Amino acid sequence: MTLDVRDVDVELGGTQILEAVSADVGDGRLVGVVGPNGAGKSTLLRAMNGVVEPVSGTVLVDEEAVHELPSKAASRRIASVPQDTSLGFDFTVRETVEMGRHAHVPRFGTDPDPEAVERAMERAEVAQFADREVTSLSGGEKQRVLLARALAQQAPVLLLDEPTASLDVNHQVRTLELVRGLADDADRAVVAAIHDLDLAARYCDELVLVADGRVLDSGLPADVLTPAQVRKAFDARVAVGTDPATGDPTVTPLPDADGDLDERVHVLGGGDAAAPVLRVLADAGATVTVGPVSEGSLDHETATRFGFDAVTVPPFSSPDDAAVARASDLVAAADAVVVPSDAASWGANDALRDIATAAVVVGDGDRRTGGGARVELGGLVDALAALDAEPEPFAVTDGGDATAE
Ligand SMILES: Nc1ncnc2c1ncn2[C@@H]1O[C@H](COP(=O)(O)OP(=O)(O)OP(=O)(O)O)[C@@H](O)[C@H]1O
Repeated sequence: MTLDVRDVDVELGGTQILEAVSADVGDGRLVGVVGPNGAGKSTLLRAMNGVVEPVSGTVLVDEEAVHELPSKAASRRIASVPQDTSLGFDFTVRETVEMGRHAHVPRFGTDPDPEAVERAMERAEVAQFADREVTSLSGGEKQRVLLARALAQQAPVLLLDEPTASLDVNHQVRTLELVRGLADDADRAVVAAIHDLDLAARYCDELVLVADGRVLDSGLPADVLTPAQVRKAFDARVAVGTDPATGDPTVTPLPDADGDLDERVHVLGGGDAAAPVLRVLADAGATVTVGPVSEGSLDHETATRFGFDAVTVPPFSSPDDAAVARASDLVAAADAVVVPSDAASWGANDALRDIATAAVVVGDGDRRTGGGARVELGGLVDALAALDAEPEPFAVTDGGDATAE
């Protein structure tokens, strides 16, 4: 079964909460909704399950409009696990999970699948609490009871609002493994609002990044979770790396940049020499480009983590004409060029050698001299700030010569 959100606007209390939101969730897909507090994630889930009616646009479950379905028909198609785990009444866990069977049990009949409740409690690991009153459970235990209730509903579309919010790290992973398995095994369409970006990236097929009631981006986690987009959505500085064990993106929050270096700086890299320079420039708040660097090198990984534009070349190869031309473009757009004295690309060809000669050099490798300042890493930011008054534009001629004009 598929879930199709088409151009949905939602207003609550006279305020527009969602604007032109669209999302597709296919069979067997787990889609994560991520975004800052108040972005509209819960509201989107409530529009998906029909609790909130859009003022325009529509939500379709296998081509049927959710808002036009009678409530039992909607419950047979969509199960929800709400964010709020407060369960006010003194029902037992089993009674609470049985509520999930409501849509399947005829008014005066018996449950066609009498084992469904027990199975759901087992899967959500709450069977041991079956006869306890729900109000006596911890927040995380209650959250798993609500998951069991949704599982008992056996709906092909499952919506989860922060399913791991109250869970310890073990149950976070177990719950998301379970949710992942539900999407894989039973060809469900699953949507989960998830605050933890690392977990969202690890378990979801796709992410929908929501900010201020709009979809900022959607697609593969690695495409959506770039430092620039996370910054735009959350107003937070982050580094985005790659988990060496899983290959998934990892998002590390960084403190705000200490400085306000209002410079665009190109760093000539290679041989892992640029990484410390990039870290210093990131902290200083500079706009940075880098390259040529080898794909997958520490220089490249560091640039990616900070969201810096990088010119790359395959490992163990010299920069080709295209890489040199692209690096030259970035140099031409920069206010200053920095080159670590050990950078491998220095001297790789005439154009890069000439660029490096006109650059600020970091470190004291004695083989090389730069036309700008020669500084230690700790003095780099001051040296660049000193250039700020009258930055020297760099020009690279067709012949590959770079000159400071
Ligand atoms: N009934 C309502 N009337 C007016 N505004 C509302 C109503 N319900 C929610 N909002 C507002 O809509 C915005 C989106 O709320 P929503 O709960 O969807 O955000 P969220 O992304 O799920 O946030 P969080 O991460 O904090 O759970 C918030 O600014 C919220 O205050």
